[in-house]
Amino acid sequence: MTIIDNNLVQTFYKKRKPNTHKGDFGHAFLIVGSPNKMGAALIASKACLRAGVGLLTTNVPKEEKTSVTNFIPEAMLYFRENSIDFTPFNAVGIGPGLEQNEASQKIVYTSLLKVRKNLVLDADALNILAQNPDWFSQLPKQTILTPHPKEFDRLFGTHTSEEARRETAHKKATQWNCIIILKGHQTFITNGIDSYENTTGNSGLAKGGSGDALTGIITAFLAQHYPPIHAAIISVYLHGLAADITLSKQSEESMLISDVIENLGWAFKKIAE
Ligand SMILES: NC(=O)C1=CN([C@@H]2O[C@H](COP(=O)(O)OP(=O)(O)OC[C@H]3O[C@@H](n4cnc5c(N)ncnc54)[C@H](O)[C@@H]3O)[C@@H](O)[C@H]2O)[C@@H](O)CC1
Ligand SMILES: Nc1ncnc2c1ncn2[C@@H]1O[C@H](COP(=O)(O)OP(=O)(O)O)[C@@H](O)[C@H]1O
Ligand SMILES: [Mg+2]
Repeated sequence: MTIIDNNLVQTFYKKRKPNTHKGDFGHAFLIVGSPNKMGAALIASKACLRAGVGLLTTNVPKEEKTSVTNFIPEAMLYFRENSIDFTPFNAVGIGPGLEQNEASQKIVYTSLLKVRKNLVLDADALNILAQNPDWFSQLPKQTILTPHPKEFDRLFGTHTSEEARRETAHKKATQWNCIIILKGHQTFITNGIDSYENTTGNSGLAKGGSGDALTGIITAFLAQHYPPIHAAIISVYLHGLAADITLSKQSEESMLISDVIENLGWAFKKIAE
């Protein structure tokens, strides 16, 4: 098992060159939010933009458009409908704040078939996959799954220890050629060949919305052409590092994921040192 620290991340982090344009940093697409969970859509979108993506399009229910335009003017909108044209997008993240209704099930299945690379599944996208285990064989290669332990057990059966989950994660990542990020205090990442354990983050992240931000960050790094395993590692590391930096002004109790997202810039500066 490899420990994720600054040294590891510096081996592949690509600092921005001066003569670049937004096209160099990819176009991310986030399928997120539902009427009662637009916060998740906003958090994921903000984090995606703060993680360096060139362009972001956010897919939300049409009636919820004002929340995105009012809070995140940098994001473009694509209203939720049955058929989605994925061709403009370099990476797709699905799940935060979605629902598990029939329309969401269709969107998840269509995405598995149409998005051939750089896909992240989180939250209700994982819960939908858990209800349709035959879809595992349709996952695009190196799809990133980001379950917390409860979502993990819905996907792969009940486990009684974190160690047992890690073992299953390793096996399932090999079987389905995917990357599993098992979230928690020391997040574990595996692609079925190599495994990693994160060293950043604190219990201030134990509050709703933290995982939604991580999904936005991973989608941003995939869009920026990082190989999926590197996108997984740097995202988990930066997300935790930004939370650790947030402790200089907030406590574990008072910390909001919005504060953490605002500190992503300081976390980037630390890995660029
Ligand atoms: N502002 C918003 O709109 C928010 C929307 N959210 C969305 O709400 C939906 C439901 O997500 P939830 O994850 O809350 O629901 P779940 O019912 O899937 O999971 C919540 C439960 O999982 C368990 N759990 C989580 N992390 C654990 C850990 N490290 N160790 C042990 N047990 C752990 C806990 O029992 C926790 O109560 C998702 O779509 C999510 O994106 C949430 O992120 C909260 C904020
Ligand atoms: N005690 C902790 N220490 C470090 N990281 C934590 C801790 N608690 C939660 N996290 C991180 O916060 C995130 C929580 O994700 P998740 O449960 O999906 O949140 P949500 O669905 O509410 O957005 C994960 O990245 C997890 O690793
Ligand atoms: Mg979550």
